Amino acid sequence: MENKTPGALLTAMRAKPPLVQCITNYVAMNIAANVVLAAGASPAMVHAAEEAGEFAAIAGALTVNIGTLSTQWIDGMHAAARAANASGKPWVLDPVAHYATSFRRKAVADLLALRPTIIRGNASEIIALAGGESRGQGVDSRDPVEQAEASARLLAERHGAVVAVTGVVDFVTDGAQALRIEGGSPLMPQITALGCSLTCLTGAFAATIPADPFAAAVAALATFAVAGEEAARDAAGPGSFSWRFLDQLAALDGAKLDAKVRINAA
Ligand SMILES: Nc1ncnc2c1ncn2[C@@H]1O[C@H](COP(=O)(O)OP(=O)(O)O)[C@@H](O)[C@H]1O
Ligand SMILES: Cc1ncsc1CCOP(=O)(O)O
Ligand SMILES: [Mg+2]
Repeated sequence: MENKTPGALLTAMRAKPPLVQCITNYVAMNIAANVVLAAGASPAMVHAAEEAGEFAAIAGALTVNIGTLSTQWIDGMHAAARAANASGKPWVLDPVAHYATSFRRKAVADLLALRPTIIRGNASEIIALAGGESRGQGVDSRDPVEQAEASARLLAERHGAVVAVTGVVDFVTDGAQALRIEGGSPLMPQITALGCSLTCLTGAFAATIPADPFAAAVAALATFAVAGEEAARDAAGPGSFSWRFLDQLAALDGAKLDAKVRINAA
């Protein structure tokens, strides 16, 4: 693929909707599936250990989110990540509140050892993942993205992954190149599981352009930034923002995305 702008990738994704296996949490399942559908891809929430590996081999990409974890789910995550690796499919890790308990810390360390293609988290999660002083407690970020940029670069180099940090201004790096994406709305963190949904959408873009996970992550962040900004324009609060966001995602096209997105070198 020659043109890798977010708009070109959105158009390519809609032309050939990829199947995305999302292992996500109970909170996120519905909104994440709707977000992926509105953007033009095909989500499947498949997590049982008995089938997760088999499904990963047929999906275009996998996403793994530790939001509502249990031992059985971890077995499914490992089977899926191994199968994705074995079949050359990209996979995305969302380390939700991984610092909160020893169970989560161990789970995320084991998943990192399976070499995710992309890591997507909020600033508190990315700082802690790199071993820094994070103020995070639960699933919500309590740190600014600027403070997570060095951690993201370090993680990208350490794990050979693309790292996307979200917040007021998003930051993405593969260790060599880095960009900031502006947009979105302060209403976004007021709706639960929107970050989880972004992780699933990142998987959809990674399936569209598996050879360039950096471009895929940028496209997902850009899509959220523009749809979020547009949805906030007439939203009265988080409730109306939520459905307006889905409508904006569905209405977004490649040309509008490239015209509106604000991306800067970092
Ligand atoms: N204050 C904000 N202003 C604009 N966009 C935001 C803001 N906070 C979060 N976002 C956007 O919300 C989405 C989810 O990010 P975030 O809230 O950081 O993830 P999580 O839900 O995992 O904590 C991203 O697209 C991000 O850019
Ligand atoms: C509230 C909550 N509790 C466990 S997972 C989850 C959803 C977190 O979603 P996000 O990380 O997108 O805010
Ligand atoms: Mg999150």
